[in-house]
Amino acid sequence: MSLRVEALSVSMPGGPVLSGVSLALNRGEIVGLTGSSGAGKSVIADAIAGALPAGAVLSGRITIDGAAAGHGSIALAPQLLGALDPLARVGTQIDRFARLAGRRVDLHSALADVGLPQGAARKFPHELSGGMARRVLLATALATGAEWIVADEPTVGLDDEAAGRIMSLLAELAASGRGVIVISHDLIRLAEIASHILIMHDGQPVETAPASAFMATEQRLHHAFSRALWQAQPGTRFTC
Ligand SMILES: Nc1ncnc2c1ncn2[C@@H]1O[C@H](COP(=O)(O)OP(=O)(O)OP(=O)(O)O)[C@@H](O)[C@H]1O
Repeated sequence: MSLRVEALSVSMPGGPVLSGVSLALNRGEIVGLTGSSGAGKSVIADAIAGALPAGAVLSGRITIDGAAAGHGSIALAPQLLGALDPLARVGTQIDRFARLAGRRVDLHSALADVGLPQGAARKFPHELSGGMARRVLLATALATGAEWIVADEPTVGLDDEAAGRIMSLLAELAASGRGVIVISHDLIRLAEIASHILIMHDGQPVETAPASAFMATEQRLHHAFSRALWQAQPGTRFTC
């Protein structure tokens, strides 16, 4: 019923970058991941999706329904748009991810599911807007058929409306039964769609709080760093 990360630590050749991270996520649920820059959020995403670079050493457990998470069960929509193949058309790239997962994809649905026009299939990455490219990255992750999706900073660089559309799409993915981890500095939008939010700082988990704690007027965030992060968001009126 759930994806669990227990006592996850990661070391790169230069030394440890992450320690003691745990989180739990049910199907149909979104867990948000936020924190300072360089805190280790993308490393967590890569570790969960089995996409750590060569030389990285992982300890801890990542399980789905109690068994070690298998290859391909968790799909990553990576942070960097450079993850797209610059020489392949969008349709080819989505199809490629599906085939690697042993599936065939209905390109028409794959594009429609992420709100892309059908004409996007024939475009190369350099012909896409930032918002379209983010949607293509999500489409490649979804084309794998994975029930668990990790979206690493899917709204970075997007205008307010486009960012809102991406967050709505992630909420729809969860509503359709997938488990979704969303990494974002946009704590306000994250709190709107996530059930819980894990806050990271300097390679360490600071606090896991229910999203409702961010919206509350009382002091329900335990850690001063979490409160400072929330108060740094534009327009928040949290008092502590
Ligand atoms: N391939 C790598 N080799 C060595 N160190 C790495 C590698 N990838 C990440 N790191 C280090 O791990 C730490 C965490 O990086 P990470 O990209 O996870 O941060 P982040 O929280 O996602 O930051 P941001 O919000 O800026 O994207 C950083 O100190 C970074 O330098």
